[in-house]
Formats: sequence, C-alpha cells, structure tokens
Amino acid sequence: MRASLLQIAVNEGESVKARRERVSSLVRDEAGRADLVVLPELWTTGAFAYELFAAEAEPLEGPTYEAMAEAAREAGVWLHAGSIPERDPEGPLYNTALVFTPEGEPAAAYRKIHRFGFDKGEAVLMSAGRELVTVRLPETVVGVSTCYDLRFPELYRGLVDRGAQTLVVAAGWPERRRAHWSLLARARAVENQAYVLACGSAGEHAGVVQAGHSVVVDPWGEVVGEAGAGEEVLRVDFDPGRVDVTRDRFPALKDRVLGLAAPRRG
Ligand SMILES: NC(=O)CCC(=O)C(=O)O
Repeated sequence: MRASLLQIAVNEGESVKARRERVSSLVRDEAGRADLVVLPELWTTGAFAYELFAAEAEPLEGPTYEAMAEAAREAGVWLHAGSIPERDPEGPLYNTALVFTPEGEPAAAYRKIHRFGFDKGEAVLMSAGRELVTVRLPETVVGVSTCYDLRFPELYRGLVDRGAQTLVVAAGWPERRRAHWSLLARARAVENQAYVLACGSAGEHAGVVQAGHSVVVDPWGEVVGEAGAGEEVLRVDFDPGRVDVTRDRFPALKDRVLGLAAPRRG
C-alpha cells in the first residue's frame, strides 16, 4: 500500500479559499501515486489561528467537505482530509476529521476528543468529541485521531480494541515541541504494534512555527519515512500485513491486564 502525507504549509497571507483550491489540486496530483492520502489538522485556518475558528467554521458538508469529496473521487484515493472547524447545526464548534472513499463517498467523521490549550484556545472554543472512529479499507483498518490526541495512549488502545491496524494522526504540531511529536509517534506504534501515519503541517501562523516532520512508523517502531520542515509530499510504501505478523511473533498485546484498579491513597 502507498500512503501520501501532504505536509501543507499553513501561512498567513493565503486565503482559506485559495488554500482549499491549492490542496484540492495537490490531492488530485496523487492519482495513480497513492492508495491513501492524508492531510494535516485544521489546514484551512491553521491549528493555532484561534480567531479564525468561528469565522471559518463550516457545516459538516460545507465547502471543504465538497472539495475534498471531489478531489478523492478524481484522484481515486482514500482520503483522510485532515480536519476542519465544524459548526454543528445546534451551535457548538468541533475540530472534525473527514475521511472519504476513492468514490468520493463519506467514510467517517471524527470529532477530536482531546482539545489543546488547557484553559485557552481550542480547549474553550471547540467542543469535545466523544466517539472513537475506525474506517475499514480493503487492506487495513484505520484508527482516526487528531494532534493532541497523540499524548493519550488510552485513545489508541480503544482504537486497537476496535480493530485498528493503522493509526492516522492529522496534526498542526508546533516546532517547539517537535521532540515530543517524534517520540510519541514511535511510542504509539510500538505499544500498539501498529503503523502510525502522522501528518503535520509546515509554515507559520499566529506566531507558531509548525514542526513539519510528518512521519510513518512501522509496527516495530522503525521510521519508514520522514519529511523535513517545509511543505512536502511524503510518499511511503507500507505493508499492512506486517501488523498481524508483528502481533503474532511478539504477542505483547495479549499480555494486557485489563481493569486495573486505581491505587489506594493514604
Ligand atoms: N493542535 C494541537 O492539538 C496541538 C498539540 C500540541 O501542541 C501538543 O500536544 O504539544
């Protein structure tokens, strides 16, 4: 299987409309080059452009959804279209990842569960999703996650319990914490014996330099491919069959002890 991670530069000065058109064209360019294309988190606005979230929020089936469905269909690829600021009809905003089939049909929508910012930014502007999402492709089961989720291993165990073999992370991770990004991507791959496809963005917006360094890690924790800092298409061949082989030969997941009680205090 071949995955193309489109590490989009999200810079101020390019309008949302212009970027949407540019990204649509980049997705279409992957026709015949990839089975699965992955985009970053909140690439229309930038993950840290908090002042744009409400202004640029879209209904689920808004302009970005329409453009990405068409691009997936024209390219004939599975498309994890990164995430958009979604406005729910009842009012709240969500950071919502979209996945399309090669026919341009919706395969999944995942509302980010862990919002970043502590008492600021996304954590107060967006509502939290509650549901884990997996998508069955012909070759592998994909578990969907977004950026800050990467710090929460229990989310990935939940995805693995739902059959995930390939863990996709769409991110807008900052350069200043790049060491965590690289470490956590490998950790999630090793502990879950799964592929990790982690697609970040490049450029700078809202004073935050993006880390880039999108990465694909195999179920043994080896880095199969890694991007640099700037806008780039990272194309990686990977073999989903290696997940079951790794889990059979080194069956650590079978040794999980479930339902451990919280330690007693005092
Ligand atoms: N957009 C995000 O979720 C940022 C996450 C982040 O900066 C971090 O976990 O560190």
